[in-house]
Amino acid sequence: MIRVVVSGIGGKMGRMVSETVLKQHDMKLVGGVDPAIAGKTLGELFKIDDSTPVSATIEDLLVKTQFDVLIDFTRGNVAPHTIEKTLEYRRNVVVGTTGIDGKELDRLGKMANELKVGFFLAPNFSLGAVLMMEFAKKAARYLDHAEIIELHHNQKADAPSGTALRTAYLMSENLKVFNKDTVQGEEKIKCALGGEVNGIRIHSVRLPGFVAHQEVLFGGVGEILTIRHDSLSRESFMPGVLLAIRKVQGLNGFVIGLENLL
Ligand SMILES: NC(=O)C1=CN([C@@H]2O[C@H](COP(=O)(O)OP(=O)(O)OC[C@H]3O[C@@H](n4cnc5c(N)ncnc54)[C@H](OP(=O)(O)O)[C@@H]3O)[C@@H](O)[C@H]2O)C=CC1
Ligand SMILES: O=C(O)C1=N[C@H](C(=O)O)C[C@H](O)C1
Repeated sequence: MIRVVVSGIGGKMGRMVSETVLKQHDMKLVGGVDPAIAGKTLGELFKIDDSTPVSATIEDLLVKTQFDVLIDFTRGNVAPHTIEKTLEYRRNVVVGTTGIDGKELDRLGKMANELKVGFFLAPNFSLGAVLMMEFAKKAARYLDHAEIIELHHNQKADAPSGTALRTAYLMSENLKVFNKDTVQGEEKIKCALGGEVNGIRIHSVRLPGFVAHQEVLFGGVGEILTIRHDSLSRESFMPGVLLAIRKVQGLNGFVIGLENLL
């Protein structure tokens, strides 16, 4: 039985991940962290018979709870502390949180490698999104003009999305600089042309109604290639999260990207 705890257990992803874990025969939800709902019980949150209270801090959870895997869906400025403390306790970590500072992530990855503790992070747990990124990476070998448009719900904390940044990073593995000969017109409104990663312009849309969507557009001579993915519900992330929970204990270090677990 894999004993699972969830950081951000009261959030949109934390709740759905917890409900999904509760339905698995080989997993047991044994605790969670979320300051705003600390003290509420798992029973109250998920309508089950369980009086375990939600912790206010990761430190409180670590001293009170025996577990095998911590799942983090919080905020980019919160997750690093949780990951560090959990690794110090030699417990496996699965992270979906985006917006984590790159240098922080490198440092935590090295820590996991040195301690030989499983630390898995996926900017996107949906299978379709992973394929979209793989296809975009492949297209980048042949087409050197590209832009990314990502569209999300308006509660999202970070922009651009972790998926957009990961896509740009993977594309850049096949081509160092995009849009070299683009003549950029004057931006009459600041940021109208988007932000840039290795020349790839990224545009973020935030509107109620969206869940998580992305288009990678490649421009060629007289042609456009559009690679699009739509997460229509957060259920799309659940199979990937379950796969990571089942595999993280065998990792002995840091791994990024769901494609590396498939
Ligand atoms: N990798 C993937 O496939 C996916 C990644 N994500 C990412 O997951 C993250 C969470 O997304 P989402 O669930 O929509 O966001 P939510 O805002 O709904 O959830 C985040 C939760 O974390 C809580 N929180 C704040 N501080 C702490 C803390 N110190 N310890 C524990 N919990 C804390 C928040 O509480 P409060 O609201 O009171 O601050 C909130 O309940 C984001 O970074 C998002 O980009 C989302 C979907 C898929
Ligand atoms: O905040 C979200 O909702 C999502 N965040 C991740 C990201 O930043 O890429 C994954 C997915 O896009 C949903």
